[in-house]
Amino acid sequence: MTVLVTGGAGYIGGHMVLALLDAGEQVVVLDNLSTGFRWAVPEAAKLIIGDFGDAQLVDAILAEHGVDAIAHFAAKIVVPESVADPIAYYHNNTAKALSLLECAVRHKIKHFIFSSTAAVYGEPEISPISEQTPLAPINPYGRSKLMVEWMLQDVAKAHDLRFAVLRYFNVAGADPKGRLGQSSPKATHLIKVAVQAALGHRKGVDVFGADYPTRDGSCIRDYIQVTDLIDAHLLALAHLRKGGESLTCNCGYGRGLSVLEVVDVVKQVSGVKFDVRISGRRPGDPASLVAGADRIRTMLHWTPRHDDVGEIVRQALDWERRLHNRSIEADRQKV
Ligand SMILES: NC(=O)c1ccc[n+]([C@@H]2O[C@H](COP(=O)([O-])OP(=O)(O)OC[C@H]3O[C@@H](n4cnc5c(N)ncnc54)[C@H](O)[C@@H]3O)[C@@H](O)[C@H]2O)c1
Ligand SMILES: O=c1ccn([C@@H]2O[C@H](COP(=O)(O)OP(=O)(O)O[C@H]3O[C@H](CO)[C@@H](O)[C@H](O)[C@H]3O)[C@@H](O)[C@H]2O)c(=O)[nH]1
Repeated sequence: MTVLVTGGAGYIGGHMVLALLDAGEQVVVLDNLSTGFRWAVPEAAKLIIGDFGDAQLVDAILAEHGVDAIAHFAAKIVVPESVADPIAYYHNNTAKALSLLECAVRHKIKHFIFSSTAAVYGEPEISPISEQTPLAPINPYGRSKLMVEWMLQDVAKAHDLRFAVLRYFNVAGADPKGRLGQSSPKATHLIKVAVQAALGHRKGVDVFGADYPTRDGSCIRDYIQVTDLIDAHLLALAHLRKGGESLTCNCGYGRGLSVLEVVDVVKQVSGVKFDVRISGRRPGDPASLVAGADRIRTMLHWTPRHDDVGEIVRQALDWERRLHNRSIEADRQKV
């Protein structure tokens, strides 16, 4: 049995590929390398460079590789970009997902794991956020993902396909073995940005708003370590393969950290006192997003192993140093 991983050359999908290979699974990666990297995919996985919206290509992959499960990570993921160019987001994240689902049904794929997001909840007033919290995304990115959740629910009712929708909160950290981490040079995620500041790769950190109704005025998020998140995917896959029902679960630890708290941890762990500037709010940022994480623990018996922000930051720092050395090495080879 083979798992097709779309977006397997990216940050989170790449960790899924590592975990599947570690577990002895056959893996095919489909990625157009728009934000992913060829080097991120180990040779033991088959990398096909192409678009998951290319039905002919997907049909050929499903026919050829004996795929029993699709883990669909590929997407555009930058919220402000989705506001500026909604059509690109609905096209890539929603329309192409419909095409992927059509291929899945045509080839009788039984198991589908989908990377959803806390952005489907919008700006909920309740904390922690359970899966029953009303779905009210406030930007095209969140809506483009929610529509895929709805399509999956309908398709699963009509066809022999079961799904796991995993709604990620803020994903951070890196592979504890140092094989992979967040590599996109344009990443805007807080921990990545703060770690780059600590290493002197950027000038300090702007805190987007210190006037929120939170304990220190900065926004609160639930940061989940990437390997713990991937453990949840492996458990979801095993659950579906055993004949388990379709499920939708939040993926977070159920504890929130403020932006200022995260920045302090990065300073402590790195030993560097980089500049921190309080700037204006970033449009579309909810004050607080903390996962109600009971369902995933009960239904999948998920037990996180890396729920420690100091460890998450150490991993991110370690990976950022490796990335930097890698780019110096690449430049040296060009000379
Ligand atoms: N990073 C987070 O904190 C976070 C939070 C919630 C949800 N998610 C979801 O997790 C998934 C993975 O995110 P990530 O952080 O690894 O992002 P990423 O940009 O590192 O990975 C996305 C991958 O998909 C590929 N891709 C994009 N469009 C494609 C297409 N049309 N055809 C083929 N490949 C395509 C990219 O090249 C890239 O390798 C996304 O679906 C994202 O919405 C991420
Ligand atoms: O330079 C920075 C970067 C971020 N932040 C703040 O840090 C928090 C976290 O921001 P970021 O790391 O950019 O993540 P989010 O905007 O919370 O979004 C992430 O987490 C969401 C789920 O919670 C997912 O839906 C998104 O895909 C994913 O990018 C927010 O309050 C930001 O305003 C700063 O203050 N300065």
